[in-house]
Amino acid sequence: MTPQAQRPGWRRLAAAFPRRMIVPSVLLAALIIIPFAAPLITDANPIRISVRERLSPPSWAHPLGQDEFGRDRLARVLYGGQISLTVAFVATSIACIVGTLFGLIGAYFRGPFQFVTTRMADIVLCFPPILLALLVVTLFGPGAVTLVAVLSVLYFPSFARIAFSEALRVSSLDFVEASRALGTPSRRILLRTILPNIAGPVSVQYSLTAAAAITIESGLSFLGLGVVPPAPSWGQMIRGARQFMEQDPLGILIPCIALTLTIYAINFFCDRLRDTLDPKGGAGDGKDTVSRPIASAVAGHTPVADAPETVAEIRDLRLDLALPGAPVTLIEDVSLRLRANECTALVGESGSGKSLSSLALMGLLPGGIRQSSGQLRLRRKSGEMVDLATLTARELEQVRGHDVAMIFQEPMTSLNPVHKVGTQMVEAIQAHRPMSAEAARKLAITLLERVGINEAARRFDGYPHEMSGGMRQRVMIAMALSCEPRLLIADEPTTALDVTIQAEIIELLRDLRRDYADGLSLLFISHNLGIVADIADRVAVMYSGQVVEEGPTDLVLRAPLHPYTRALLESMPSSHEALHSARGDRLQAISGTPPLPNARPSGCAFRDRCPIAIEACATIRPHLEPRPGERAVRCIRAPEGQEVAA
Ligand SMILES: Nc1ncnc2c1ncn2[C@@H]1O[C@H](COP(=O)(O)OP(=O)(O)OP(=O)(O)O)[C@@H](O)[C@H]1O
Repeated sequence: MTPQAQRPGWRRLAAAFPRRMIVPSVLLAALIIIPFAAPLITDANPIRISVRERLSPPSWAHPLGQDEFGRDRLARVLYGGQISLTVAFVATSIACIVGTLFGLIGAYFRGPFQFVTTRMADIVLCFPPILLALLVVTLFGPGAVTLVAVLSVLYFPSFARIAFSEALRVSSLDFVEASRALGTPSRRILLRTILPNIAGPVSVQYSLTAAAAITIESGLSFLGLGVVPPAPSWGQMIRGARQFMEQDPLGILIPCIALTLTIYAINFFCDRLRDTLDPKGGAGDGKDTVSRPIASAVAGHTPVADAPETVAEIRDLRLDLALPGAPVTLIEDVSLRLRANECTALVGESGSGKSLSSLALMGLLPGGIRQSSGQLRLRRKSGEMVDLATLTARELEQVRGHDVAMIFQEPMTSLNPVHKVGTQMVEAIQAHRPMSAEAARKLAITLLERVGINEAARRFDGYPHEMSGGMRQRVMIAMALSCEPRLLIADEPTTALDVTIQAEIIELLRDLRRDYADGLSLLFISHNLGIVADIADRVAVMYSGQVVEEGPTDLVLRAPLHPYTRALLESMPSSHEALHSARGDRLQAISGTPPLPNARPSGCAFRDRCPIAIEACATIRPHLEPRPGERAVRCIRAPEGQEVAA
């Protein structure tokens, strides 16, 4: 047990309380507690009038003097503070909770939720705040309850907007995709993953709004539209003292100082809170970046009906981007099969469709892209083959992380920066495995050790920014394997790492596959054909939304059948022996660029760049045809291609 775990609960809480929060917390607490402790501080009645003592200077009986009606100023500023603070904090809290929920839901679920959130905020923001407040107070009459209602309505749109834009930004980060890929339910992602990451800006907005609410409450009370006399409030005190400010400046100074101090304390507290919620505390490496979404697809050519060795299969997949007018086809006629205990690599130029194919296999297609035909099938650990289209959202969440898991290109952004590594691992484990927090902790530490993290118990309690890129990728691998999925999709998992760390991660993946008791299939997406040659059993080459060649890695890389595969090999530097012999000594760039999805040529999509294209390539749309040696190729000139390769 760690020394921290041995401490009693209150001590651990105190130890966890950041030192920089102490001063602002004490200041704010004092400013809130003092008004509510008014009966203990003074026994004067804040509404008792004594005309003979009006505008009396401070005395023992009345330390802050008496106002224009001879009422005790100390009592009035204390009791007035109770009302001003209650109205401001209750209204701000309501606005914050409602606005943040609207923003979160709108940004995460989009569609009609986004429409409702943004339009509601726009409508309220159309009204100048003070006019809206005046209108409501005139309609419903002044009073504290009306004030709370007015201020809540006035301020919720600003929270909704901030939460919406921040949640939109955070939703696109890799660790949110990673959580979804691990099958974490949406509610949990919203509250545990996205909310803590938007807490900083929301807390700053809270401080600004609470301060503004106190000011507006005072302003309305000053205008006689807020708290009803004789009940005291700071605004009313200013209103009353205004006429006598030259002969009795103390009268206006006291409520103004109370207002200023309170607003300062709230801002101070929220500023520190924002810094505290960001575990990097402003001292981070600043390297975290927003990276692109998940990548990948599957391999194996002619679909085989439920062959027992099949762990996942894409059949005749077509993905369209829904645009006004005609949809654009991004992926067409993709059929691939992943086999048990095999590593299948997916290669191809950027934009060839690797990411979308694998996103489809995880049931995580981006908004606006729909599956217009084909099947996506996965074998669950129970042995049952399921069609993703038939699963509910809840069932899909159960499949992700449990039966299929994913690791991402950018280890720097794949972990949630505001939670400790251990917390994230325990959450991922408990999402699928019913076990106590202590058991999940033990399993997480074992997994960290298994993926080669030194001092695993200490790292468990650390934050992601305290780790190097290679260590984070190891943590991601440990998390992905925590529920022992049958299939692991690795989206360019080494691209963001330096060469030595790349080699270590590849070695780790190889080891894990070897040690995995129930067998682990790997779908490995990479631009690096050298790594592919090292790790993959089979390779699928994609071009312009289609698989153009597929087969055993050794055969495909040594003797490519498709002219694009050959061109790809010739264009890539590699010291790998297989690749070297396939292309000779010289590197040759592939001329031209791949066609855009909405401007694919007729016939073969590669024909404009193909050195062996003939006239027929412009009219015949080639199919993925099986070839001897468990290979397949999409080219009517493939035999010539083989001759060239041989
Ligand atoms: N969210 C999206 N909205 C619209 N089009 C998209 C979206 N995601 C991908 N596309 C398009 O779909 C096609 C395939 O993209 P995909 O990301 O699958 O390629 P990729 O092979 O994974 O590329 P990379 O190696 O760069 O990751 C591209 O033309 C791309 O522009």
